[in-house]
Amino acid sequence: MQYYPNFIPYSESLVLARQLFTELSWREDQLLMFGKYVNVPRLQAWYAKDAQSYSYSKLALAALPLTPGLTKLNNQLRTFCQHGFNSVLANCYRDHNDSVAWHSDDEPELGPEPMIASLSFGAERVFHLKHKATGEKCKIPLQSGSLLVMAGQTQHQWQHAILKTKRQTAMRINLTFRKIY
Ligand SMILES: O=C(O)CCC(=O)C(=O)O
Ligand SMILES: [Fe+2]
Repeated sequence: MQYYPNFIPYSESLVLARQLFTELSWREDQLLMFGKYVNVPRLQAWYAKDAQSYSYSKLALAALPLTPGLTKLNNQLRTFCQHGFNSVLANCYRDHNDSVAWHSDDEPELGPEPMIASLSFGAERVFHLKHKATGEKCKIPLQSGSLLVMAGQTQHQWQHAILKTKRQTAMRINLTFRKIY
């Protein structure tokens, strides 16, 4: 795992946070839990380069075509990571009550050792990691403009989460660039 805190200059990243918030087609999805529908505790949007041809089991959503803004970021990441991503899962954490539960991004369509490039915009939130075998935990505060690259065995060995907090927090947008096979 590699963390680049200033992948995008901080002031530019805050402008992008506002732009992404207004430009992306955010959805408030529901999840079936113990026989009841509950709201997913964040807004989501899913984009893919060749929108029709990818299904993603975690989200039974039709992908939207990449916006010009997402295409630009995708091009920057392709050069930086030397990896061709073809889809973006966008999450918007409206405030400190929004979260993503412990999980690994290990869906079969991501391939055996997926590279996932995660860009953060807006408020800083803590990225929690937990080792599946040893229980070892670590935390990375993800600042606006930062890039976190997860690759290799990361998804097999670790779970991650953005947990809700008591401390008041403004909006944060996260984009995870993925390659769906
Ligand atoms: O918001 C984040 O930093 C993580 C999002 C995440 O884990 C995911 O979309 O799979
Ligand atoms: Fe994830």
